[in-house]
Amino acid sequence: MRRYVKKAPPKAPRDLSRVEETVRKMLADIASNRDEAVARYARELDRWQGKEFRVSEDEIRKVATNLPESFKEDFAFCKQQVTDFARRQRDSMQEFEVETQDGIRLGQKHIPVEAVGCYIPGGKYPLVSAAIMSVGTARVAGVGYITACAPPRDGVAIFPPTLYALHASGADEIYALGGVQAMAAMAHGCVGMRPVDMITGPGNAFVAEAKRQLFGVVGLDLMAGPTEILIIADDSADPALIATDLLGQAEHGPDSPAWLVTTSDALGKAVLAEIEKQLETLPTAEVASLAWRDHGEIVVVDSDEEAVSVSDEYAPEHLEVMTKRLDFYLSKLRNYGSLFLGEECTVAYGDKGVGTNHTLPTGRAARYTGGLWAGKFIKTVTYQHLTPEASRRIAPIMGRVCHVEGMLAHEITADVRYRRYAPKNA
Ligand SMILES: NC(=O)c1ccc[n+]([C@@H]2O[C@H](COP(=O)([O-])OP(=O)(O)OC[C@H]3O[C@@H](n4cnc5c(N)ncnc54)[C@H](O)[C@@H]3O)[C@@H](O)[C@H]2O)c1
Ligand SMILES: [Zn+2]
Repeated sequence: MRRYVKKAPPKAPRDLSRVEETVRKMLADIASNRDEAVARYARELDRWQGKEFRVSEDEIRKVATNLPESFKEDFAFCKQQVTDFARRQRDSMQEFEVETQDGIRLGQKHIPVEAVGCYIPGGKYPLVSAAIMSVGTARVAGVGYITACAPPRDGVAIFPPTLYALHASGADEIYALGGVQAMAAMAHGCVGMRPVDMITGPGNAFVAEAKRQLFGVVGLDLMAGPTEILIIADDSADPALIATDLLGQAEHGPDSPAWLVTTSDALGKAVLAEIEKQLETLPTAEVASLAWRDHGEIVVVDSDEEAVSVSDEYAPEHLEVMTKRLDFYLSKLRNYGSLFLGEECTVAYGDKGVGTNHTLPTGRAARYTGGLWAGKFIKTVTYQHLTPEASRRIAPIMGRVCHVEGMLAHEITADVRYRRYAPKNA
């Protein structure tokens, strides 16, 4: 039976419908008024004062010259790790052709999406790492053309390290544009962009909702909204380290949940006390304390099995396990975006560049999808090829199924093949 050392207050459904409504109006406005509406929202929401949204080659060169070498080296390390792992994942996708029966050849092929729009969040923190995660991965997947958008920080330009990261990750065009207006511009091809086939990247509640509503106009990677962390811990874990890791993610934004599921009541209480203590000195406590107050939870359970089932119900984006039984959890857990086994690793490693992708499912989307990877940019398609003998052999079966369904024109397409491929000497 689960017990709560701390439970999050119930969320107001009003807030969600307000986001939905705001985004719906903005998308309709942009679909009909295009560039004018995009520019208007950029001015209103991001204090845009620039002329061209598209960042010029000149600006990119200037930024690259001015950034310190140490940053470029750190960036190169992260990019190497993420793209190496992405390449291994891509190579794990197999094309094949199989002869399932005499003369029936069926095959699977992989074709990258042609044009992709990558969103790099930057409202609260300019996420440098998100450039590698989206653009770098799309490049590894073989995407033909990559448009990237990141919000202008000061109303004029993209945060220089993010701009550098976008260029170095392989973006073909970069625009200083944020939020809903960026998602819509990429989908519809506004302000000089080429309309993309798919939009990708994490973002706040407005960005995630814009993606959801644009689905159909374009394809999506996954629902990657406000960050979440869940930690499963037993009495062997260090309460101070757990508190640090929970707050480490709560700093993302006031809507970022942090949950602890533990088999130890004493540990649960110790973590609660630690969080309050650490919030007193945490530099970003202003945001993290709101997130913890409104979305933080500490759940005590009776067994490791119950910890697994509670965690699977929450289906967290990030899941850290700090228990004596790491292998048990690795084999039993089913719903999560990315798993961090043991206290030696932490979500920040995954966020910034240990190698696994940081764009991950939130809002319980981990029940049905994993995170961003090369495969999200690659279409698995199929083909078939039959000999005349095989075609004649299966034509009557296919024809009868058509007939049962009342699809008579379908049936004729099978019948004509049956006659067409009759043996010549018959
Ligand atoms: N799930 C993941 O994989 C993942 C990874 C990294 C970051 N994140 C999340 O990304 C988010 C980044 O959020 P952010 O806000 O810092 O940056 P953001 O770039 O996602 O959003 C900033 C934009 O929001 C728009 N906006 C702000 N207020 C608005 C309003 N009232 N109406 C309409 N539009 C509005 C503005 O246009 C602005 O450009 C965080 O919530 C973080 O948790 C998720
Ligand atoms: Zn994070």
